[in-house]
Amino acid sequence: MRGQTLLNNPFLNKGTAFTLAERRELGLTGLLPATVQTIDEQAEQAYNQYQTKPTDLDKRLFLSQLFNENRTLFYYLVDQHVADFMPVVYDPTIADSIENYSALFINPQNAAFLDINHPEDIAATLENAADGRDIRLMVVTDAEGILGIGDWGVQGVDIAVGKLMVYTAAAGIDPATVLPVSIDAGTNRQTLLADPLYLGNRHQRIVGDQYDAFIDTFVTTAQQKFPDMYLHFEDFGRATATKILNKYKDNWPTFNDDIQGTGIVVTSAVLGALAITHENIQDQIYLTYGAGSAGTGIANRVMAEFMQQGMSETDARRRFYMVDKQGLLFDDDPTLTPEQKPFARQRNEFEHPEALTNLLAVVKAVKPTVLVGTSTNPGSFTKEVVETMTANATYPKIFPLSNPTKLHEAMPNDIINWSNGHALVATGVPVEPLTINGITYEIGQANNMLVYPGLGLGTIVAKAKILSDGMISAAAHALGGMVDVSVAGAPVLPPVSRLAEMSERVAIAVAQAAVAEGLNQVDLPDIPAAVHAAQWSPKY
Ligand SMILES: NC(=O)c1ccc[n+]([C@@H]2O[C@H](COP(=O)([O-])OP(=O)(O)OC[C@H]3O[C@@H](n4cnc5c(N)ncnc54)[C@H](O)[C@@H]3O)[C@@H](O)[C@H]2O)c1
Ligand SMILES: O=C(O)C[C@H](O)C(=O)O
Ligand SMILES: [Mn+2]
Repeated sequence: MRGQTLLNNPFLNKGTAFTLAERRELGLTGLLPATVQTIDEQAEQAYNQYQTKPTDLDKRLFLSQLFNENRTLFYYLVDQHVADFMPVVYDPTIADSIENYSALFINPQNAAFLDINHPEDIAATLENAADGRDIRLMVVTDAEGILGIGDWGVQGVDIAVGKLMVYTAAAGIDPATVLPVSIDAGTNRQTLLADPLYLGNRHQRIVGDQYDAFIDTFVTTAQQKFPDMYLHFEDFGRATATKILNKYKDNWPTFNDDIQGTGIVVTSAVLGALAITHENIQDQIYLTYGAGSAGTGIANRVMAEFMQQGMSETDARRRFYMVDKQGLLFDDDPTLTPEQKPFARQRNEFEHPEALTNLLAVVKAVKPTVLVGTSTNPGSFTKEVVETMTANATYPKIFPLSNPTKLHEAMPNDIINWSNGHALVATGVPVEPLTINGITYEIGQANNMLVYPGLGLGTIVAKAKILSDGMISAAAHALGGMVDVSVAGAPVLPPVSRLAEMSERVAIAVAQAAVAEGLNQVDLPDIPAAVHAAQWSPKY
């Protein structure tokens, strides 16, 4: 590749860092200003510009432009500022990008745009988007359930691009080996359908057989074209997410981040909290608030941990309760989803089951020690809810996980104040440390970003046939030992500033589990070395 084409290729472009010799050799003579810069000089110049941007969305747009032009420099800069950049590149600012995607569009960012009306174009689309690159990782979304903000049609492609940015920043996945994929199945959001500048298919979501067949053609075509690929599903709707995962997970390395990634990170957070409080998992009573993809996925993973620590399934299940819009879930409810059913309770377990139609009533009745919010219902962990939990549990673990920030069930300072400092808190998006009564509370970020990059890297390094339950469990345990239990106010999860270290630990644990189960398709005599060697780093 030479000349203008090379300058316009973000995977190969070095901009002003092309040396004079390279400029002569590659047909770049006269295409750049005379000064040859080092990557550090480029990064400094870019960071200065970044700092002039007034809002986080402006900052994100600036970084996206850099990403579009020069991936190496983008990741070099991200590496220097990882904890500061994550909330800008990723959640919560990514939600603003998605909501304004059509209006702000300037570049398709090397994504593959699949159109549900044209299944015959799937193969060509994947080929065009890959452009000869060997794709090892795809993040695909149909954007029916973006974060907690719902259906955003084609605009949801940004979540696939953003998750992949985190894969590289955290785990060193080579950006030339990844592909973000949008499945444009239409949208049910009226404002998009009515927006003359909306860039996606202008019709209601296609569901049912046509949708299922499209997904199947996509998955099988992608597998044929890229036989070493790990397939990450993101932000599908509650009705399709588990169905799709179950269809493919036993014969291909398939991952659903909302179900499995969140399950892992919350299990780690629970284990971290128990390490701090010296409690046993078997004594916990677990309440899900918002029993959708994430809520049920997390409960399944935490329950698996109860069982792994010696409890029978029946005993473990007795300690789990779920609340959704209708209140506590009961087994006579015809609207239960297949994922909710196993967690539904019987009315005769309670004196006044008819009263259990709101969170507070349920908290009073079941006395949870762990409360996890994945409801998209902001402010729902009220003072009374937190006070009631605190009255019944020495150390309530309260995790408001709904994203973005505006949807959090409660903010950490309130939870800590209302619980007189007894609650252990983790949130979906980053929050600043808080000082209350002389104790500084670091708030762990229970976001799947802490684990999905390492999970993917470990699976890819092992070329594992599938992503097994054992590999997932290994990931959940990998962050243990990184939580400092000796400090008052310590977070239940390691800080995002240690993202690279966490990702490497997770990757090693996952690859080890794959080997232990005989799922690896390459020999791995030295797993840590293999994981280390597989990581791309941003340099010219
Ligand atoms: N922190 C993380 O890593 C992480 C990961 C995944 C999802 N999430 C967040 O969790 C939330 C849910 O995501 P999801 O993928 O499970 O979506 P989902 O649509 O599958 O589930 C949401 C559930 O909440 C229920 N709900 C809605 N309003 C409610 C109310 N008023 N009271 C009780 N329940 C209510 C819905 O009926 C549904 O069952 C989102 O905000 C998302 O950002 C966070
Ligand atoms: O994207 C995130 O920040 C986490 C999670 O996958 C979500 O859907 O909220
Ligand atoms: Mn998600």
